[in-house]
Parts: sequence; C-alpha cells; structure tokens
Amino acid sequence: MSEALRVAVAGLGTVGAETVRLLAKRREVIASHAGRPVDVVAVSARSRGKDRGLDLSGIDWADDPLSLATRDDVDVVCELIGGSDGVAKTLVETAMAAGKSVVTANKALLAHHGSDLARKAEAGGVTLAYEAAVAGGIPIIRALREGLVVNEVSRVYGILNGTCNYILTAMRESGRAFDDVLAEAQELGYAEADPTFDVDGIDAAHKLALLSALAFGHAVDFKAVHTEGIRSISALDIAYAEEFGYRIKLLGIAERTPEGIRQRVHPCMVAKAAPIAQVEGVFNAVMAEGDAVGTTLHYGRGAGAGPTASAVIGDVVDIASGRGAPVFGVPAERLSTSREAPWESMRGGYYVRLMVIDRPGVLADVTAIMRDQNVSMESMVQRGRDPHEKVPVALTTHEVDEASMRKALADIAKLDAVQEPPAMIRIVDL
Ligand SMILES: NC(=O)C1=CN([C@@H]2O[C@H](COP(=O)(O)OP(=O)(O)OC[C@H]3O[C@@H](n4cnc5c(N)ncnc54)[C@H](O)[C@@H]3O)[C@@H](O)[C@H]2O)C=CC1
Ligand SMILES: N[C@@H](CC=O)C(=O)O
Ligand code: NA
Repeated sequence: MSEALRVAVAGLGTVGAETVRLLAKRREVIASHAGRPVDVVAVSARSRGKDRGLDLSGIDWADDPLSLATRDDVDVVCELIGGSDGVAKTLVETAMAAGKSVVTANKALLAHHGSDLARKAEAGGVTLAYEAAVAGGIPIIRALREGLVVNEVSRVYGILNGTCNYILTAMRESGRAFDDVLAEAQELGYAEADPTFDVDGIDAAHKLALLSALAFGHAVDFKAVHTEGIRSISALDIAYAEEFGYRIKLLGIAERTPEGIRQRVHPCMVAKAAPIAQVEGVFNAVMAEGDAVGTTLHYGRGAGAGPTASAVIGDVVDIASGRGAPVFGVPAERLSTSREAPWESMRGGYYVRLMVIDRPGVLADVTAIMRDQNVSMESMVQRGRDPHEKVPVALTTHEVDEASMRKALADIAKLDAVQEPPAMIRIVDL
C-alpha cells in the first residue's frame, strides 16, 4: 500500500469533530477505497481543553490554525471553521499556496470568493473540494459536475437549508413556535454559528450560488441571488397553505431564462403532491433538470455531524485516490460572466394574506386594485366576521409578473381597512 495521506483538521465543532471520529472509526475501509491510509496528523480549534469525546492521542494540537497550512507533514487541510473571510479564507489560501489540497464545508467562503479560490487552486495544481458545503451529505456537487456533465441544465432547485426546513416542518406538524424550534435546531448542530444566516435565507443563497455556477458554468455570483427568509411565515399562512393544497418550503431556484440566469431564494407554496413537498425536517432535496436526463432528484440529510462529515471524507478519499476535477466543472478562467435575468419580469402565481377590518367595500377595494394591475384572482377565503376586529383574508392569483404583483400589494397596503403589511408567498409550479 502507498504512503499515508496526511490530513490536518481545522475546526473541531459539529463537523470537524465527527470528521476526525469517522476517519479513525472507518480507517480500514477508507484505506481500501483510497489505496492508502488516511491519517489525521494535526488539529486546531479554539478550546483545547473542551471534551469532544474524541481520542486525539498521537495527533498534534495547533493553537494557531494557520500553522497547519504550511506544515511539511500535512498533505491536505480540512477547513471546518466557517466564515466567509478571516481565518478560514487565510487558511485556505495559505494551504493552497503551500501546495496542499483543501477540503471545506464552508459555503459562505465559496459563495463570496469561489471563483478566485478556484483560480488559485488550479494555478497551484491542487484540489479544492467542497461536497459538504451544499446540501450536507447529498453528493450533489459530484452529480452536477460529473454525472450530469453532458446535459444542458435548464433549472436546478431545492430545499437547501436543513434548519429552515426543520422549523417549517415542526411549525406545521406540531404548531410549535418559531424561536422554540430554532433553538432545537441549534442544539442538534444544524444551524450556522449565526442562525440569522439560516432563517434569513442567506445560507441557502450561498449554496444556490454554488449550484448555479456548477449547473450553468458561470462565475459564482452571490450578489445576484434574490434572497428572502422565513421569519415572516406565520402559523396562519401555514394553515391557509394546507387549505389551498400547498406546503410552504424555503426553496433555492436557479434557472436559465431567455433573459439570462435567475437565482432566487424565498419561501414558496408548492403543491402538496409535489416530491419536494414531501421533504421534511432536516432533509434537503435538490432537483436538476437536464435536456438529456430529464429531471433528477437528490435527497438526503442536509445538516448535522454525520451527513456533513460523510461528505468531507468522500472528498478526502477522492484526493487520496488522485481523483480531481476543476472546482466548478470547467477551468476557472472559462467560467462566464452570468447575465442576470431581471427580477421584475418573473411570472408565477401568488398567495396573499391580509388582515382587514371587515367593513362593507373592503374586498371590492382589494379586487379593484388587483384588476388595475392586471392581477387575476383564483380564489379567496375570509375567516370570521367582526366589524370591530381585524380578520384574515387569504387569496391566490393566477400567473402574473412580479412587478404588477408588487405594485398591487403596495396599493393594498395603503387601504385604511388593511391593518398589517400584506403577507405574500410565491406559488411555484414544480
Ligand atoms: N453544522 C452543519 O450541519 C454544517 C456545517 N457546515 C459548515 O461547516 C463549517 C463548520 O460548521 P460547524 O462544525 O457546524 O461549526 P461549529 O461552530 O460547531 O465549529 C467551528 C469550529 O471552529 C473552531 N474555530 C472557530 N474559530 C476559530 C479560530 N479562529 N481558530 C481556530 N478554530 C476556530 C471552533 O473552536 C469550533 O471547533 C462551517 O463552514 C459551516 O457552515 C456545512 C454543512 C453542514
Ligand atoms: N445551517 C445549515 C447547515 C448545513 O449546511 C443548514 O441548516 O442547512
Ligand atoms: Na453535498
């Protein structure tokens, strides 16, 4: 058997600790797949004394994670610290400049600096692998980069944030409060260090930016992702969604349109019978539509220690076996500049929920505004009748463009009888 591949692990949190544990526990099977052993030679984290239930005997401890990047006895650095800049970025750049391959789970780093880091990796002849960064344990990076390579992809979309899906599922199934479920997702190790990245859709947008680059061959363009999170989703909207035959999911969607590539993350209503509506809890699903293959569905756990470490180790084994590929499928200098499709011209159905004082003429005013903006209504439900208290009115529309819908909502919000900013969720036909 060849010489061992020597690995350094920076970050021993949810992902890093499980990576070290699994590399030891599955040492033999890994060696037989890789054709050589994989040894962890050094680790680094903030707190040396913390009990992680890990046997670190025979492994060097580095107080400074950056020292791992230049050690002569390290071939591969696993960056499992996180953050789009700071120590994670310096570590990755320094390691690659020193001729070491890097495995990372850090989608924030790649969403902001992916194209530049890809150029650096390719110039240095090293691998930069990131399967764990998108949809946790689902091997979607490999699928898009290798398995589906012959396809012209028209759309890639899915549930990309386990924390949000966990929250939406629990709110629907048990009526639990948002903050309560978020705290549970944090305890389970699903959430980002700053959970606003999860609930505001930013983490899903980071991942979508990477999927879009892979699917369409353009430079990573995080700024082009229109991003909305799930904070405004209420129990009332979840109940109405059920009534109208939908489920609410936070989706990331990247699609080729005649006007360019459109990348978006926002809550969606999807038909209950759609495969993506069945994806619950921490599970993620990514669907890719290609001209040769048709639609493919990739499903699995999107967060947590085991699934994420599983993806990290898959990348390590690829490097140990000498398998490598350009970071985004094509050499970085050939990544195109994407033409961004305008947001306003996007078309689809909409769900709108208003809180109104139920006095004569209110619904007529609402429908008049809709008519003026060419918004055609599909259905409307009003609950309760009380001329003194606000009551909910929920409606769905036929297909309309985003600009008209927004104008209608802005005008509706100005009506005296409308007591709260209208809630709006896009209906997506999948
Ligand atoms: N937790 C999950 O389910 C998933 C996490 N990821 C990504 O994996 C990476 C790690 O995430 P987690 O393990 O959840 O985070 P974590 O917060 O549990 O662990 C972070 C680790 O990095 C260490 N660290 C932080 N700053 C450091 C510094 N300046 N110097 C040395 N060590 C430092 C901490 O001591 C800790 O050991 C992030 O990029 C995250 O986005 C990706 C997929 C899933
Ligand atoms: N916080 C993320 C972790 C995986 O990327 C999520 O909840 O999906
Ligand atoms: Na993955």
